[in-house]
Amino acid sequence: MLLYTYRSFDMELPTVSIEEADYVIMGLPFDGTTSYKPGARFGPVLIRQATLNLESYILDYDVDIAELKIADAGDVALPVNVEDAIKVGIEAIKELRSVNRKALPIFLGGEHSMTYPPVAVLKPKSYVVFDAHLDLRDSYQGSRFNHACVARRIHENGVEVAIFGVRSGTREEVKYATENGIEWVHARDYNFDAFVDLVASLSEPIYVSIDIDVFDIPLVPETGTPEPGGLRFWDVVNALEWLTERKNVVGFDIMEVSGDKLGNVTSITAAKLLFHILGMSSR
Ligand SMILES: N=C(N)NCCCCNCCCN
Ligand SMILES: [Mn+2]
Ligand SMILES: [Mn+2]
Repeated sequence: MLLYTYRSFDMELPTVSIEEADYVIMGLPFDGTTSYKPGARFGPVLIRQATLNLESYILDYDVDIAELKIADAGDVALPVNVEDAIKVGIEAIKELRSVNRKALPIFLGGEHSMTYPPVAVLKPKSYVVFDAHLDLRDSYQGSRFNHACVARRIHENGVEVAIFGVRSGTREEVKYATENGIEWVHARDYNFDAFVDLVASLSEPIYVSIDIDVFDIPLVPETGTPEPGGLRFWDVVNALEWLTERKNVVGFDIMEVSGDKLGNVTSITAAKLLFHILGMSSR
């Protein structure tokens, strides 16, 4: 057991120890800067519990993820202040990597501000994010580390940023993207070819973040800042399959899953996505 984490819910999958794992799941339960609907602090537990609904055999890949070496590091005990939470998150992920540097980490949010710690530790060259929002605000509701600012903080650290599924942002965010060469694709213009055209030239390694609100609202009614007109489930899975087949991906996260009811729709969507990420990454 790691110093910084606690057990919140044990998945049915036969998990192995962190030391022997090829894949490690870690929860980042935080919603301290959520601006509309709170509840993402329950995301990690909701996602784990929703996995009970799913077959571990992934038809698409002929892979049974119950046969994979998956560890669950538990959830990081995060303080309520976002900058303190980022610091603790960084320490917890550093500790995780000190125990096992080879395993592919998959982080479960928690609001999108908690994508900053994994990226700070893993130091990818590029950040590929699926999101209804640009997340390029310089600050929001009094914090430069608000969930609406995470992509900008990551870009300021010299990471290339590519955003897919966008349909919400401000004029200032669009101006920042244009002036800084940040490529983004509006949800209404999204298609597989547009995705490949954009990511094919990105530097590696790549960190992939899925803000669950990238999907259309019927798939994700329980999320902090829902937006209509989102992507379909297979749009994102097809893109992730392309990435995992051709690029060096150092980590994933699934963020902004929210709610207070076990088995809610959003958590089932997130759990299915988690199983697909594990299955495609094992091929
Ligand atoms: N990245 C995000 N999730 N951004 C959410 C911003 C919420 C915009 N509220 C607008 C309020 C205007 N009165
Ligand atoms: Mn986001
Ligand atoms: Mn979003």
